[in-house]
Amino acid sequence: MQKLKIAIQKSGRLNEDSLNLLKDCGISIDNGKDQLKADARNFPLEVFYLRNGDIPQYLKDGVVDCAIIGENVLVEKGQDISMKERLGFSTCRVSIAVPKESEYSNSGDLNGKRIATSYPETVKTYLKKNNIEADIHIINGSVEIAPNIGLADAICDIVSSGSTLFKNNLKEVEVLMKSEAVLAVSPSITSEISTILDKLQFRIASVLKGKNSRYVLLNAPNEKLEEITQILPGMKSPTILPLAEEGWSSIHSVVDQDKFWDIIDQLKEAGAQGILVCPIEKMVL
Ligand SMILES: Nc1ncnc2c1ncn2[C@@H]1O[C@H](COP(=O)(O)OP(=O)(O)OP(=O)(O)O)[C@@H](O)[C@H]1O
Ligand SMILES: O=P(O)(O)OC[C@H]1O[C@H](OP(=O)(O)OP(=O)(O)O)[C@H](O)[C@@H]1O
Ligand SMILES: [Mg+2]
Repeated sequence: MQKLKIAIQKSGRLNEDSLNLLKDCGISIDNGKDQLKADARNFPLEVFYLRNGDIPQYLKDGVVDCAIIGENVLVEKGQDISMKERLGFSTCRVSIAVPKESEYSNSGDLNGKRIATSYPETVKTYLKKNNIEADIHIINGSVEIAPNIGLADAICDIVSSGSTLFKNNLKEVEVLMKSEAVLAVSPSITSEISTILDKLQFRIASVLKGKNSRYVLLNAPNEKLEEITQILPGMKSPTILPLAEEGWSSIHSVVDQDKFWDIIDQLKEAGAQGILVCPIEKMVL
């Protein structure tokens, strides 16, 4: 039987969340860590443990059919590779930073400067788009040190909390892109393997939708049902069940995590009582 080959990062920031996502999709993988390749026990899947930065080339060459990879690496090295799904973890941005004390008013100030980065293509595209002439110095790690040792005037690297920039006396001045982990697909995937990928993607979407939603249960007097139903959209429409106490009902519904607190405030105002909120493991749409 054919198997879908998926690449995930061998070690680093994406590794654990990628493995957890596969696990949440009900896929158990034999062994792991020290192997470069492992089979899933209950899904036609072969997992390849690779370096994040190498994955775009493996996708291009068709060595793997899909991958969980940082979007920033895909933009840097894999323009012809398509993205199937945003996965919501490893969120960060790719930014230009300059020494805190340097005067910087706009991107034109980068003209004639030396920019150290591990993402030369991303920087090149940005400079071209903004008509800026600058020198790019490629460094593979500890990029933030470059201005302090006189190697560059600016850097372009990943920023998340901003603490690495802070520790190196740098300030973020331009955000080139926002990034998160994504599911990427090889341009040479076959239609047979695509069918397996669709199944995996369906599971991933169910897991992510569940993570981003909450199941809400509440009690309300019957005369408030209409008002409360308007506040709670639900998947189709809310479930309403009579309570043992005459004139009262229990309402069940699903709400987006983002809108959750606003909705709770509105529900309370409308007379809802005994509001319970539960996590959702998976949401199959
Ligand atoms: N500080 C951070 N906060 C959040 N996400 C990050 C952070 N640093 C990197 N990332 C994201 O995680 C991905 C992997 O980063 P990590 O530092 O583990 O590996 P890498 O240096 O890109 O790769 P390799 O596996 O090739 O050694 C990055 O491409 C980026 O998308
Ligand atoms: O804004 P912050 O929260 O400080 O995160 C940003 C830092 O995180 C990443 O490095 P990482 O820790 O992955 O080390 P690496 O350079 O060895 O990959 C990135 O290259 C930055 O240096
Ligand atoms: Mg890193």
